[in-house]
Amino acid sequence: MALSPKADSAADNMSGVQHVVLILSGKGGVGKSTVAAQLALALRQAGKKVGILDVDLCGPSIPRMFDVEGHDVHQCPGGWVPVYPDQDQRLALMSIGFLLQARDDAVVWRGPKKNAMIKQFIGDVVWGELDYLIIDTPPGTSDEHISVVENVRQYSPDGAVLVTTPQGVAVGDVRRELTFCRKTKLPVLGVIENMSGFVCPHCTECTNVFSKGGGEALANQFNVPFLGCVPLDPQLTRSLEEGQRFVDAFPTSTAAQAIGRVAQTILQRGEQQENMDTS
Ligand SMILES: Nc1ncnc2c1ncn2[C@@H]1O[C@H](COP(=O)(O)OP(=O)(O)OP(=O)(O)O)[C@@H](O)[C@H]1O
Ligand code: SF4
Repeated sequence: MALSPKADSAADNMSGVQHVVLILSGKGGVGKSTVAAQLALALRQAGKKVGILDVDLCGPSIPRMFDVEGHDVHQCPGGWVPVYPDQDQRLALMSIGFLLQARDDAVVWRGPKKNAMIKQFIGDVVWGELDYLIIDTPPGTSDEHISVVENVRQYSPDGAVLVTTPQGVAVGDVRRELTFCRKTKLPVLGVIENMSGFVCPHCTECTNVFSKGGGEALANQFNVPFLGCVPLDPQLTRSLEEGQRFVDAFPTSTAAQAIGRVAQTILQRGEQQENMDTS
């Protein structure tokens, strides 16, 4: 990690970013990075230029999901240049994973170093013009989250999407995330219940293996929008492992359609915010 990005460039580098959306989850492994990646693709399908900032310092998975592991991050006079997996440059990625020497290197840092890295990540990436910046955060409500929220506050983020699974523990963890959002005054865009039902690989029928509806009940209880259920789809797992873009490759699948609806809700909220800003 020998890069030494330019300091004091935050205002410049974020000035072309229209909307900032954070993806949070109270617990690891509930599909936060999956949602971040597929949501970014769905927004791109809607014609938007999208960036993903992966600040999950201890478990960055965005490079693998886009099949760009091992890509080098270059520096320009303004800071770090994101990785563009496509020629049209309508998708921009930045992750700690690009800065680690080896694929399985672990980040063993104490809080202050992590916080400094997050600050640099938010300020020193040369995003250019972006309609949406999706920030994939680590699980929980740690120092890193406070750091992310503090550093994006000046850009008036649209808010946070909270990802949970139907099981009670994960839902309980999201309750803590909601409290975190309240305390840090981060708007909540809504709650997604991921891995909600199982899509049969043979007939694509969706069956509710676990109890369903915890995410929706929680959203109602906290008076925040429920953004929908995304089923556990083995094809989605496979696509992620192979670096394939699920929502592009399987647009009619139940999971891709569910993600598409979340994207539409986020776009509507974004438009409302733009209208309020101009009125
Ligand atoms: N709806 C889904 N259908 C099928 N597989 C899924 C779904 N959501 C997530 N997965 C799989 O579950 C695993 C965990 O997902 P992911 O890495 O997105 O979780 P996370 O919450 O970001 O985890 P971490 O705590 O490491 O940040 C991955 O292997 C992913 O492919
Ligand atoms: S979901 Fe049921 S009907 Fe469909 S293939 Fe599986 S077992 Fe058969």
